[in-house]
Formats: sequence, C-alpha cells, structure tokens
Amino acid sequence: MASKVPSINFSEFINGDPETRLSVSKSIVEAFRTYGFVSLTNHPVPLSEVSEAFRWTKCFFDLPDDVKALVPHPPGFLHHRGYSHPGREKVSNLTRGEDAESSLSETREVPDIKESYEIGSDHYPEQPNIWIPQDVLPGFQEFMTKFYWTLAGFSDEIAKALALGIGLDDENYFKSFFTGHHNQLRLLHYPEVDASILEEGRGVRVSAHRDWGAYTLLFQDDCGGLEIESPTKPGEFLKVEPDEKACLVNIADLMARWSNDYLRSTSHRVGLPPLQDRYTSAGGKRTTRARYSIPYFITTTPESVIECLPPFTDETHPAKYPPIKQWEYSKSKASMQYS
Ligand SMILES: O=C(O)CCC(=O)C(=O)O
Ligand SMILES: [Fe+2]
Repeated sequence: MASKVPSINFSEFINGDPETRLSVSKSIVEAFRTYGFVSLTNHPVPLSEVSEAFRWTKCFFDLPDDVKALVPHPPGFLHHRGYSHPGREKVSNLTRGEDAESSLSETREVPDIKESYEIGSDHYPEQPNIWIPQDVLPGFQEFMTKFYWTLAGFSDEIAKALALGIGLDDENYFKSFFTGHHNQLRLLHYPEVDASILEEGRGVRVSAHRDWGAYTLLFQDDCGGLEIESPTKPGEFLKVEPDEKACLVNIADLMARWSNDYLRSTSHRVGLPPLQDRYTSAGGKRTTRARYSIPYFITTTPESVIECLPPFTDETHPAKYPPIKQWEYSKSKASMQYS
C-alpha cells in the first residue's frame, strides 16, 4: 500500500512572516505526530548539491573492494565512522527485545544487503573521520565536508520549526543542544541483488528499525523501496514514493522521548523497489535495481540530558521515560547494531 507522507513547502517557513512560520511549524509537527515523517519541498539545500552528493556516493562505492577496505569501520561500536561492507551492520538486531517472535539467532541470520560509509564532523575528536586518501578520490573529502555543514544548517532550521510547532516560545530552544558536531552523514548503496533473495526473505536491504538520534534527513534516489510503519495498523508497512526534489525528515528516538512520544519515532525499512522497476535482467538473471540513499542523523551533544519537555508533561501526564544522557542512549543502541 502506498502512503502519502505529508508534503510541506519549507520555503514558507524560511521566508515567511512570524504567523506563517508558526502555521508551517504546526503542520510539520502534526505530520511528525501522525506519521513520524514529513516530506519537505523547496528546502534550502540546493538540488545541484544533492545531485553532486549522489554522484560522489556512486564514485565511492564504485571503488574496488580492496580500496574501500583501506577505510574500514573499526571493530566494535564505539567509533562509528568509515566503510562497512555488506553484512557488517546488523540493523535487524535493533529490534531484538522488542519483538518476542523473532529470536536473536533468527534476526542475525538475515543480513542487510547494503554497504555504507559514515562521516562526521572533523571537530569531534572522540569520533575521528576515516577519510579515503585524497589521491584515491580527489575532491571527495572537500565536497562531503561542505555537504555535511550544508545539512547541519538545514537541520538547524528544522529545530526552530520543531520548537515553534510544539508550542515553545523560543524558536532557539534547541540551539544549545545541537552544535552540529555530533551529526552523522551516511552514504548508502544497496547493490543489485538476485531478486529471489529479497523476495524469499533470505536478505533485506534494511530491516525495520527506528533511528536513535533526534531526527533524520533522508535523501533518496528514484529507485524506491522505503517503507514506513502504518500509523493506524502496527506491523503493516506503507511504501513511500521517492521524490528527488524533496527531503524526507523523520523523528528518531531521542526526540520521541523528549516529547513523551507525542512525536513518533516510526519504524521504517527498505524493501523491494516497485514492481515495474524491480528487475534488470542481464543474461536472463533476475536482479533488483541498485539503490543509493543519503541519510543525515541529527544528534545532540553527548552530555545533553534528554528529559521530557515542558509542553508534554503535567500532573496528569507523567513523563514516560527517565532523563537520559545522549551518549548513554546512543551507546546502548550502537552496541546492538555493531556487536
Ligand atoms: O536507505 C534508506 O532509504 C533508509 C536508510 C535508513 O533508514 C537508515 O540508514 O537508518
Ligand atoms: Fe533509518
């Protein structure tokens, strides 16, 4: 079933008068309350820069395996940077403990058929970047650094819309929590794969999970395959049509905790592309199209305490979650994904 994630013209927020900004902010928050996702059009990231990011992403993943192996994601989960080959990350483990039906051994057996490259701020010494050498891909590091900060600027605007939309007087309420240095830019490539592997559930592109930062920006190519959990029928997933001119934004766990679950951290996954686009059939072999996407995870400073925000709690609405430091929450989640 296809979903219509609400689409909102973000330029009306950027350029609008105070009344318009408030009304756009409220619509965004309403989408986050209902779907956990919103599609923002006319956002401030130049579309040429998004296309260039996809071009570089493809160049990176086109490198031979032994070259990508020069920048491996370190073992363990504490240092989340660099290249992960297909099967390295186990997103399916994130649902362990939430889904009594599926045992850990079962979930571990279904590999994510994707490769990824993680980039952060160059000013976050605890998580140094693992850059591909400049002579291997001249211009890559420079472009990705610029893109990282373009997205940080966009995400600051979204934080203002969130503050206004949830009824805080100060649109800069979140400013001190988000310095930009703790975000993460992820390049993703889902290679062509024998169609029967996905059809028969022997592998997935990304299994169902919730993001564990505050909120996420997601740029996707035109392949399709993203699915989000239905707001009305838990366990049922709705396909999201890709729109290369828009940026999808979704609420992640920390923002859900902050808002006492008023804003939804919605489970999502990546499955088969739509039927008409599903197969390339070189030599009679049925393979799915390759897919590229670029999520950007926005997270607070590690020491930020995430504690139920004033608009969401009073005597009759107790806070559901105890206060937690960002790094404590992230560590518990990362340990599942990269165990
Ligand atoms: O590739 C996508 O569209 C989604 C990726 C995703 O959900 C993630 O990396 O957390
Ligand atoms: Fe995700």
